[in-house]
Amino acid sequence: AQEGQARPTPPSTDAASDPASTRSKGGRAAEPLPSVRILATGGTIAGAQGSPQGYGYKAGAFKVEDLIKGVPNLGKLARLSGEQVVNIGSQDMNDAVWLKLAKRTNELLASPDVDAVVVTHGTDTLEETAYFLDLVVKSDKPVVLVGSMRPATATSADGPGNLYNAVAVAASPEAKGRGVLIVINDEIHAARNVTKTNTTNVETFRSLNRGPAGVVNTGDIHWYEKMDKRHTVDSEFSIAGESALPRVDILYAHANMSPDLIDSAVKNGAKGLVIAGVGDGNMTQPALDTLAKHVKKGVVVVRSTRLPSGLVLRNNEINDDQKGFVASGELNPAKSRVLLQLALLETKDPTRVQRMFEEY
Ligand SMILES: NC(=O)C[C@H](N)C(=O)O
Repeated sequence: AQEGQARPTPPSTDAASDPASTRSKGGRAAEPLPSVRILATGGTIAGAQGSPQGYGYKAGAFKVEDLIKGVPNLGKLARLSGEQVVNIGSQDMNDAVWLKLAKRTNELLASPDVDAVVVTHGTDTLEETAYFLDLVVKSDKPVVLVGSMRPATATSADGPGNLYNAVAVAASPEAKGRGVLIVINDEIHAARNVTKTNTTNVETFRSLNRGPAGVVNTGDIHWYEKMDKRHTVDSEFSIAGESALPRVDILYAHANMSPDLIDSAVKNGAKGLVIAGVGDGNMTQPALDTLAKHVKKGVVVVRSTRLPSGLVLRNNEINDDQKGFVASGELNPAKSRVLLQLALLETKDPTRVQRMFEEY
């Protein structure tokens, strides 16, 4: 391996025999660097521009080895190895890839040879994949997701700096037990809290209700408050024996919303519905009546909001107890959908699902 370059290293490699893979602290004997496995899934962080001037690009053009080699000094933070799980734009993310990624993450973290996992991912659905892993990973070892807004070939590509910071966070002992994290644009966010807020700007990921979990500047980390919600080792959800997830659709409320799409979703197999409601999770009377009809037949309905921040409060504008609806609290529609998919593996009882939306 060249100085300053990471190289794919099997986790079992004897780190002590390799000076580049140890660090010494305050004159004490050098201790081996943590072993971090990078799971690559594609996205703009692995994307190439069609032309140097072009704004458009092809996502998922580079492989995990290219990403690791593209970041100077990455190998000084951790003993790195990589594997390609898929190579897709995250707009194409789906349940099958989630299950594959979660099972692989659990398998790796169960091994004493792996100290942390970094997942490279497109930004469009980064928050959903992160929250899914937050609920089903059975380890308190760090899991960090990272993406970029500009392709690898762009002027001022943001991917290499983001990956450097992501590996630094994953290698940090203090990242343990904080749940799944997203590192991007010099900030660390809890998977549950973060959302993409801008279509193209590098400053797009925000934890609007609670603020970030910390900041990281060229690997220098400052942590903020820990999150008080259930995740990872404290989560009741497991995908160990699952080969598919229940279908949950999101419907966007608006003036003059008709109930037709609700009926259509249920007819096409949705077991749960999330409404991106207006304001505090509201919608037209015909939509409310149609949802209440489906609740009586066992469909679970979660009221979230199309607004970027704020909580959807139970029994505030709408009597959820009477209609059998679940209020999403802080969870936006995309995250409500993830939690509802996992909840439906266990129950169709809205009271139990409401309890989950309060605890996670
Ligand atoms: N910036 C990005 O990564 C966007 C891309 N469409 C993706 O999610 O894969």
